[in-house]
Amino acid sequence: MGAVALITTAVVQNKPLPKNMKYGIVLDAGSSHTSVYIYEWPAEKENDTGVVQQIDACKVDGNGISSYAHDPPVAGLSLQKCMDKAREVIPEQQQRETPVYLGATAGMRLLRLNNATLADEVLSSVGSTLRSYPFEFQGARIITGQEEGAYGWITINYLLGNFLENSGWLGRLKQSATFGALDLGGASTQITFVSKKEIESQENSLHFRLYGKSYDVYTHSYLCYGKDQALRRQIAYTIPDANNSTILDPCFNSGYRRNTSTKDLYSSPCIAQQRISTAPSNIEIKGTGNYQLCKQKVEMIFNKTQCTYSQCSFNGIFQPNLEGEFGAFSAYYFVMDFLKLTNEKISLERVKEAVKTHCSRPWEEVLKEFPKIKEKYLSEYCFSGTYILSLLENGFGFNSENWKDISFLGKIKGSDAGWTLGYMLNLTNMIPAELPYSPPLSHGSYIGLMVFFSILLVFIILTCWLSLRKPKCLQKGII
Ligand SMILES: Nc1nc2c(ncn2[C@@H]2O[C@H](COP(=O)(O)OP(=O)(O)OP(=O)(O)O)[C@@H](O)[C@H]2O)c(=O)[nH]1
Ligand SMILES: [Ca+2]
Repeated sequence: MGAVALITTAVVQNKPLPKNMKYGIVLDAGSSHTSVYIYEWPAEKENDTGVVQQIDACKVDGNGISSYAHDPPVAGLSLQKCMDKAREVIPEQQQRETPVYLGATAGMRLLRLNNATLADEVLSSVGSTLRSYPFEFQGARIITGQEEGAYGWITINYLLGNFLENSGWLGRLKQSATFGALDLGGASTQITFVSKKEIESQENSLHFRLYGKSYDVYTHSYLCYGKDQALRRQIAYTIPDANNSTILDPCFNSGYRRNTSTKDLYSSPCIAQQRISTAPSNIEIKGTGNYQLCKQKVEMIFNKTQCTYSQCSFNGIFQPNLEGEFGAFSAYYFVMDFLKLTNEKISLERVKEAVKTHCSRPWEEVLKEFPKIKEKYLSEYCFSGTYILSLLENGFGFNSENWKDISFLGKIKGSDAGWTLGYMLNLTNMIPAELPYSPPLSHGSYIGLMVFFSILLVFIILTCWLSLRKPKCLQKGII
């Protein structure tokens, strides 16, 4: 009876409590659009790595918040639909303690360069909308390029479980096996990876201590090298003079036509040095679909001539040798996924062939095959594929050898790859510098052992009792 009581007590006492979940919301206010991400994690395990998961993502209708510079109040209103959805997803009793963060990236950095007052007005508009919800508003700000790179790196390594693998005594002895992060946005691009070599420029150097292990990380964010801004620059190189308003562009499929106003094209600070005063007010772009010519045009935006460090990527930016594996996300993934080039067994040469083939397809044929894809996306895959190849090869120094080290990632274990998760983990102090204490046995093993020893105890007591009834047993030394 005693043993049964012991077992019952152990099981009842140690029965896992109903999960007490916590929630967090991060708005990624990118240059091209805003997304609202909702994360969830068990309250009692918040310092364990890998427990935070994305449970919902909502794409805000329309363009990024910087596009509302002409009418800042609308920037805030644009978020309402997704924030209403967040209110449905997060249980009511948890809402008051759910933090909401908004981080704006390169689109707002460019707007701030053009007009800091308008950038502030847009931020206060989105801030006042977020404050009107029953969550715990924690601020709306423009994050730095360095933060964007760092948090993207933290996100993918957290989701891949690399920090956990590197923690513990064995992991600490090993060379750190983290993935570098490659993020291609609309207005900026980030490269971040652990480097054993000295990082010669202070602004590119980060040091982290996570779960008991130190990491020296290289990062750089290239403003104006996101794919939308790179496309504008590529177009601006061939703006004709006022007598002619047509551009023959090899980066669009043949038969494709697009009209653009030069005022809009030139509105970006990224084009500042390419403006010509004699430009017509409207231009018509006509695709000619030629990968080689497109590549030549695209490469004009990488300045490889000056470098004051021992080595540079481009534009005089220090970059140590590439090390380890890389996860490439955002537009790297959207584009490579469309072109069916995300399989890591596909060589760089085959990737180039595939982009070349796609560029040479007539627009009409492409449109017929993919009638459901947004025309903006569909029309730009030739340019985007070519740009991605140039950026990775000519810009960052990937080659046929280390191409296999790049994995194109959309989601990792159900959560989107991007900077938002890392940002939230950092701001909620969920990534401890040292290893959190964890009991030596898991809950299941603990219960198992308790049951085992209880049965053993019952067995010994029974044997003893039986042997006491047979004195010979005692003489044989059973007890
Ligand atoms: N093909 C395709 N392109 C997309 C999709 N979503 C976004 N893009 C484009 O991919 C590029 C990068 O998108 P994002 O990563 O969302 O960029 P962003 O966060 O708005 O921009 P940054 O502020 O520079 O980070 C932009 O040119 C988008 O227009 C998609 O689902 N499919
Ligand atoms: Ca982005």
